[in-house]
Amino acid sequence: MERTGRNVLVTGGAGYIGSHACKTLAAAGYVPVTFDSLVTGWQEAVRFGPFEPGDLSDRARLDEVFARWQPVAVMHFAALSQVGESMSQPGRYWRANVLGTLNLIEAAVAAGCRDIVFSSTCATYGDHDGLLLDEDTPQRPLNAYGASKRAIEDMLRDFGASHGVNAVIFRYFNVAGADPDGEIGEWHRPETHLIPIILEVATGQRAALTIFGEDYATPDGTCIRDYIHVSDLVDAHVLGLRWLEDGRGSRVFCLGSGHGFSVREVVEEARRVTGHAIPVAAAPRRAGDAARLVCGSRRAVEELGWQPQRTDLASMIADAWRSPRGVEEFRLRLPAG
Ligand SMILES: NC(=O)c1ccc[n+]([C@@H]2O[C@H](COP(=O)([O-])OP(=O)(O)OC[C@H]3O[C@@H](n4cnc5c(N)ncnc54)[C@H](O)[C@@H]3O)[C@@H](O)[C@H]2O)c1
Ligand SMILES: O=c1ccn([C@@H]2O[C@H](COP(=O)(O)OP(=O)(O)O[C@H]3O[C@H](CO)[C@@H](O)[C@H](O)[C@H]3O)[C@@H](O)[C@H]2O)c(=O)[nH]1
Repeated sequence: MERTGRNVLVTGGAGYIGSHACKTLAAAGYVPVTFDSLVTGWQEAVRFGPFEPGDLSDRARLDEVFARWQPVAVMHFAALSQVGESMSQPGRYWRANVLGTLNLIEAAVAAGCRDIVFSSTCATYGDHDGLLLDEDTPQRPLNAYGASKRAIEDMLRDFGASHGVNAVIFRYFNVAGADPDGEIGEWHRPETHLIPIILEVATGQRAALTIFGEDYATPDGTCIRDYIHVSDLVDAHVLGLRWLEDGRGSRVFCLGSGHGFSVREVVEEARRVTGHAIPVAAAPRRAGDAARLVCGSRRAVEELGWQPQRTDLASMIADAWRSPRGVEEFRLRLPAG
């Protein structure tokens, strides 16, 4: 067994949110052991603990990694997570997310590791006529990605009843920004997320932002989302981990800022922050998009003692703007040797 502190198995630790979580876990005294297939992540982003390459579909590999590190808990970020893609390739989403997580839970249980922090999403809710969303809002996903995450939530509840699995389920709203120290950032190839794409337009890597739908029932016709800073989000994860270590049991928490911004408002804010024009072009709706997803819950603040620090959209965009915005730029910024 390799154990230098309290080992936490971080699936998806080479991805955007997972790499930020590894940095915060290491700072909090844990050893974040990244398990990642690199399907959408980057080995360069694994900087804060050991790397165990592997895919969630490979049960034998999972067993090996649990035996080697004997983690006290799992933080489960690994997933396919694009709303639009999930509508054209639902099989990939059900297989990778649902079957992959089933393997992970069974491997964890077999290894005697019963505490799991899980990345769920507000994409499990679907449209609710403009209502603010909280932990009790019915989940009626509009896309295969959200449906796969809802299924995993159900799976965790079933394994809780049968095998004593304790799950802190975080339903994130739209995660944005980057490590304020500028060490790591958000890089996807191809990029599909709104703010990184807007920043690619600002730097001239793309000609214009394509706005998917301007005929939604929102004030300016574009979709509204609630943006949460990735650093605040991962802080909540450490609190969630402690909640489980304290034996407080399974619980669902929404993580959002409580403020909704339309696509057009995000573009306006990015124009202010970057000083660039950011041209836009209209396009039809993207399949699977809800009109409005905004958090109305304070449970994480009240029960976990979560205190988000970077809640304004401008600081999220500014941190993303300053961060390495691509693996090539990140490689250039790495210290020599
Ligand atoms: N970004 C957001 O706004 C947001 C919002 C809500 C929920 N989430 C959830 O947070 C988690 C992390 O999202 P992200 O934005 O960092 O995505 P990401 O694509 O940057 O990271 C996902 C990581 O998981 C790895 N991975 C994927 N499938 C795997 C598999 N089968 N086996 C091993 N590794 C695998 C990828 O290589 C990648 O490193 C996901 O579960 C996502 O659904 C994200
Ligand atoms: O080029 C683009 C990209 C996005 N959008 C719109 O911008 C909004 C935000 O899109 P995106 O950044 O792709 O985020 P979501 O589709 O909302 O999904 C993110 O946020 C979800 C929670 O809401 C998570 O579960 C997902 O994993 C994560 O990808 C949506 O209305 C999109 O239609 C555009 O108009 N043009």
